[in-house]
Amino acid sequence: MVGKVVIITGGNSGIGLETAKNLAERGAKVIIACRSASRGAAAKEEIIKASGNPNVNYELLDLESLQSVREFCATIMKKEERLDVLINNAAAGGLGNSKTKDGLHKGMQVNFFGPFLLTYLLLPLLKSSAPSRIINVSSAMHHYGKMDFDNLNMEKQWSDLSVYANSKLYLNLMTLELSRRLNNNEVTANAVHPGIAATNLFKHITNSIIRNTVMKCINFLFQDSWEAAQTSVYVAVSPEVAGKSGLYFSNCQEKKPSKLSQDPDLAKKLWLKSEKLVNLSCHS
Ligand SMILES: NC(=O)c1ccc[n+]([C@@H]2O[C@H](COP(=O)([O-])OP(=O)(O)OC[C@H]3O[C@@H](n4cnc5c(N)ncnc54)[C@H](O)[C@@H]3O)[C@@H](O)[C@H]2O)c1
Repeated sequence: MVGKVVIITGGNSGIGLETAKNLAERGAKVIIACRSASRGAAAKEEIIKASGNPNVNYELLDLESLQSVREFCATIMKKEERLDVLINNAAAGGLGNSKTKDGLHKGMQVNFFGPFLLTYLLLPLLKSSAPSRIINVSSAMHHYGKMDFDNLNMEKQWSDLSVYANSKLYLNLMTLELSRRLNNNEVTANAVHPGIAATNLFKHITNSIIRNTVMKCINFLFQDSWEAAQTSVYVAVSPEVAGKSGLYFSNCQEKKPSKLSQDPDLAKKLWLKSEKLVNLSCHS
């Protein structure tokens, strides 16, 4: 990965942090995108220490704000000459039923509409750096996602679980549509289920006894963040994945996502509706 530039959103915690360390160890220039300067600076030091690679930076990004996404992308386009790998890893659960100042459902914006806009705005750099790769960190929870174009912004009906599941289904559909749109550009897009790991993703469980029990069970039954990062790393670097696009990976292997995730008409329609919802002026 020497000479390659990688962006990892949410690279300061959990699976994203382990992904960042791994790609830095492989010699890439790693840019982590995170909300807080202090957490970004601490993670940067940790990644440099773990990898021995000083070529690590952080940039501020709050996916709850489309303005922040735009500013982040403008900074990257100004500072970086290339972008070889974009990993849309950041996400949150349990954000409740509130709207952002952009008028979007908070959980949907953090997990889908924000990453959608971010990817869209970085496409020119990804295209000019081709062959390049987009990795969308999804979840097996997408199997519970539903597609209702009248409820994209979760206004008719919502629950924390349905927001999370729908956002991951939409991420899979965005992956499919990206692969269609980028067919001739040598930019690939794939989705990943990292597996279950005890991370800050579960911090919204406010009862500390329940949270600690959940974390202990996950630690006992599943894997740690290092293992959970391996599929993102595999799809980012492996020659076996070169040229493959529009696929879903888990456990470093191609897997079939849900039937809805594979529907090209849904993917096209979602893309066009999302362009409008994030206020992209030139729709395609
Ligand atoms: N941990 C699991 O069991 C599991 C299972 C399936 C999928 N995933 C997915 O893996 C990815 C990484 O999650 P994790 O488990 O490492 O959790 P985590 O909470 O440790 O990491 C999530 C990252 O996203 C960032 N983030 C949250 N809201 C943000 C915002 N508004 N703007 C910018 N960044 C924001 C957090 O700061 C954090 O760095 C997520 O996409 C998650 O949905 C995790």
